Order: sequence, then structure tokens, then C-alpha cells
Amino acid sequence: MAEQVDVVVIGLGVGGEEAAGRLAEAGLTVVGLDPRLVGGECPYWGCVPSKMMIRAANLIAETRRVDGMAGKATVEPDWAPVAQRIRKEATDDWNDQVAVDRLVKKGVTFLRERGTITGPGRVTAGDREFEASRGIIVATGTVPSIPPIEGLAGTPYWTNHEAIEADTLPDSIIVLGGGAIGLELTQVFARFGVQVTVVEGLDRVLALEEPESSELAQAALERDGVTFRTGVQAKQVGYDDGTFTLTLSDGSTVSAEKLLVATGRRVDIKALGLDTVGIDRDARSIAVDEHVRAADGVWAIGDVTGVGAFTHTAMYQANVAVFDVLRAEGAPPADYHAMPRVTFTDPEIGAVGQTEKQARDAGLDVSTAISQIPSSSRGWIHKAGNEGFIKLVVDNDRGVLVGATSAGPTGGEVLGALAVAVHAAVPVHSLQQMIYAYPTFHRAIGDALKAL
Ligand SMILES: Cc1cc2nc3c(=O)[nH]c(=O)nc-3n(C[C@H](O)[C@H](O)[C@H](O)COP(=O)(O)OP(=O)(O)OC[C@H]3O[C@@H](n4cnc5c(N)ncnc54)[C@H](O)[C@@H]3O)c2cc1C
Ligand SMILES: NC(=O)c1ccc[n+]([C@@H]2O[C@H](COP(=O)([O-])OP(=O)(O)OC[C@H]3O[C@@H](n4cnc5c(N)ncnc54)[C@H](O)[C@@H]3O)[C@@H](O)[C@H]2O)c1
Repeated sequence: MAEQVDVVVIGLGVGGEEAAGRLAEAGLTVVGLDPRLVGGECPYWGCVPSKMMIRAANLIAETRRVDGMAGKATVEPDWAPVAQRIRKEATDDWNDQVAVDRLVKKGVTFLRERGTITGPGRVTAGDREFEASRGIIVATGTVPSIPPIEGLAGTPYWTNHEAIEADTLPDSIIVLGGGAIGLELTQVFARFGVQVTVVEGLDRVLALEEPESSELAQAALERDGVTFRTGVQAKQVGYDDGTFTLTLSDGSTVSAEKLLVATGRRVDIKALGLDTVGIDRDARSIAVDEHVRAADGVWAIGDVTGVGAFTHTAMYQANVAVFDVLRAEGAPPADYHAMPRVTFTDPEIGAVGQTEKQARDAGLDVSTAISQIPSSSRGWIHKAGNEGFIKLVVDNDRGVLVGATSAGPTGGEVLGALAVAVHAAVPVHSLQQMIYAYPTFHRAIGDALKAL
């Protein structure tokens, strides 16, 4: 016999955990299901531990910048404290007891089970069945997308899980995929002395961002000693005697001790029972409307919706779902026109809204302007490690920014001002009249505005 509840949340990553906790605190009876760790990818194998690695790697790079600017410094990179910090501080040795306790304290009934939808409002989990009167929230995230390259399956390749869990680093590694995961981890490895080769199938890394961002990221990583092979596909993978060898589409080969596959993510929803509520189980993601509704009585949030695979998007959509499930007055509709994202390489590459190409493809009459961080006052003062730029994308008809990139030291922080401008459609002439504090990095926004 089905147990009667208000809501079942399937998947307790950042999105599901937020939604389940908030709905329980609002007084609903909520069941939360996850066969793995409460918190999902971000705290255990994603954002948090990777940013701890980046913090350590950046300390090494900054120390190396002392020469010629502040005396002499030597640094002997040691991975042990990084691995230890990830084990102890970030992931509690990949134990989620604290997160489970926090969720249960909010009133959520937690089951470490996989959920399967069996019909409208109905979910099975292990040997229990629930009937949810308000509905079901699907927040099942993504899994690594592993390309069907001959010879790859069955080899001990790494995904982000093995890379984050590594107690020791290899001498060399091939990173397949030059997106955010690939580049962030590449720079960490390189700064800890690993020989890294990035193989990217497209003709540039960070291909979804501005071409200037791709150039900047590749040049910065090359200064860290990284080798890039762009515009070539891996055709075959061999693994022999502790060495991976990739044969590339141009006939050349690359060899290394480890192989990290960072070729994107995919949703894994075939076995979720979505067809029983009228949702296409073979779709690339679950389509949602402005209230993140996927079907009658079904909401979907986070990576599974295919709308920007970021923690802040999952949290944002969780908020939209909570308002809608609670049938609250003034429920905010989801609006992604000012989607921010930051690739935490050094220099950091932040962006918001549309790239120049996206704006032109959308038929807008576009102007752009760029200012260079090294030639700004603060960039010139900063000197070593000052690479970066501000790029603005303007919709001439409306006189507002529809997109912007902020790359450089603290590029992700400087992005904040640009995100406000794009989000609130602040008129460009108003931005041009603003006072930008001297000598800050964000003053380079003023320089770019002058160039419009
Ligand atoms: C290396 C790396 C670095 C990243 N860095 C950043 C960053 O700096 N900033 C940023 O914004 N984003 C970052 N991300 C992306 C971020 O981690 C994701 O966008 C975020 O975790 C998505 O949250 P989610 O709740 O949608 O899914 P997830 O965190 O993937 O959680 C989904 C949960 O659903 C569970 N689940 C799946 N199927 C079922 C089922 N049938 N029943 C029950 N449970 C199920 C899974 O076990 C999982 O726990 C990074 C990702 C990676 C891999
Ligand atoms: N700082 C952040 O916010 C952050 C950090 C890491 C990850 N993430 C999120 O995680 C998601 C996944 O990251 P990702 O880097 O795996 O995916 P991605 O889609 O950003 O990049 C994958 C790259 O792999 C390339 N690729 C695909 N197949 C290939 C093949 N067979 N051979 C060579 N190259 C191939 C693609 O062209 C692409 O450039 C991202 O969408 C991002 O939203 C965010």
C-alpha cells in the first residue's frame, strides 16, 4: 500500500537538497531519495574540492611570481596537504552524515534509495511506494559523458571522481576535453608538476565562450607548461603496462600515465519511469517551463533540465520550484537571460548572458568593446599574472548590455557588476556615467564602456 506524502524529491544533489529542505520547513511531508551522497556532485566531486585544489595551485603560482617583484621565493609543490584537505575538510572522507542530519532536522524523510516513478504522483524506492499529493521533483543531475572511442571502455581512465579522490598525482596525464572541468583540473595538475596534454576535438578550448576567452585560457595554461592538441579527435585508446596511448585523427599519438575523460556530462533518465507521467525518457534533458514544471505534478530542477550545468542554476531552479509547489503568491518565473558562469582558471574567466556570436545569431544589432586588464591602471600595477580583458556585448536597439566577459585576476568577482547590468538591463549611457573606484580591476569596465 502506498504511503501518502505531499512531495517526493528524487535526487538530493544541491538542487534536490535545497528544495526538499525548504518544502519540509514550510510544513509539507517530504520524502527525499538518493542512493549516493546527500549534496551530490558539487561538494564531493565537483565545485568545492576542485576549488580547494585551485586555491593550492594558485598559491604555488603566486609564490613563483615573487621573483622580480618582491625578492626570491622557492616552492616545492606537495600534493599531500591538498588531498588531505579534500578528504578531511571538503568531503569528510566522502561521508554525508552531516548533510543527512541537516536534512532530517528540517523534517525530510531521507531514504538512501534510487527512486522510480510508476505513475502520476507515484514513486517506488526500494520496497516502499509513495503517493505524493502535491507532486514529484526530479533532481537527478548528470553523469560523465564517455565518448565511444575504440579501446576506451575497460581501461582505468579517470573521470572527475578519480581526479578529485587522487591521493597522489601521476607524472603525466592526458586530459580529453577542454571545457571547464578539463581546464580547471589541467592547470592544477600542471602547477603541481604533472606533464599535461589537453586533447580537444573542436578547434578551440572553452568553445562556448568568447574566442578571446579561449585564446587567453590556452595561452595561460601553455605558460604553465601544458601542451594542447586542438581540432583533433581521439580515434583509439590503448592501455598497456601502466601507459595510456591515444591515437588521434591526424595519425599522431599521445601517451601518458593517466587519462582524464572530461568530455561533458549527460543525463541518465531512461530508468526513471518518466514515460509513466508523459515525459520523453529518451530526451537529452527534461524540458521545463518557466515554473520548472515538466508535466502535471512533476517539476525538474538542476543539471537534469539542461539549463546551464551550474550549482547556482540548480539552487535558482529549486527556489522557483519551491514557490510553485507551495502555490505561493508572487512565484518568480525562471529567467535565464543573465546566466553567470566562471571558469576558475588563473586568470579566472567569468561571463554573463550572451556571447557576441549568440547575440548576432539571435538577430540583434550588436556592438562590442574590449579593454585589456594589463593596460588598465590596476593591471599595470599588478604586473605578474595580470592577463585578462573585459568584453561587452551591446544590443544597440535597446541600448543595454546583453552579455559580457570579465577575465583576469578576480575575473569572477568583477563579473558581479556586469551581471547586475545584464540582469537589470541597466542602460549603457547610465553605466558610462558611473564612477568606478581607482585603481580597481573593475575600473576596466569603465574603460571598455568608453570604447563603445
Ligand atoms: C569537477 C566539477 C567542478 C564543478 N565546478 C563547478 C563550479 O565551480 N561552479 C558551479 O556552479 N558548478 C560547478 N560544477 C557543476 C555542479 O557540480 C553541478 O551543476 C551541480 O552539482 C548540479 O546539481 P544537481 O542537483 O542538478 O545534480 P547533482 O549534484 O549531480 O546531484 C544529483 C543527485 O541525484 C542522484 N540520483 C540520480 N538518479 C537518481 C534516482 N533515480 N533516484 C534518486 N537519486 C538519484 C545522484 O545520486 C546525485 O546525488 C562542477 C562540476 C564538476 C563535475
Ligand atoms: N567553474 C564552473 O562553473 C564549472 C567547473 C567545472 C564544470 N562545470 C560544469 O560541468 C559541466 C561539464 O564540464 P565539462 O568540462 O566536462 O564539459 P564541457 O561540455 O564544458 O566541455 C567538454 C569538452 O570536451 C570536448 N569533447 C567532447 N567529446 C570529445 C572527444 N571525443 N574528444 C575530444 N574532445 C571532446 C567538447 O568539445 C568540449 O569542449 C559544464 O557544462 C559546466 O557547466 C562548471
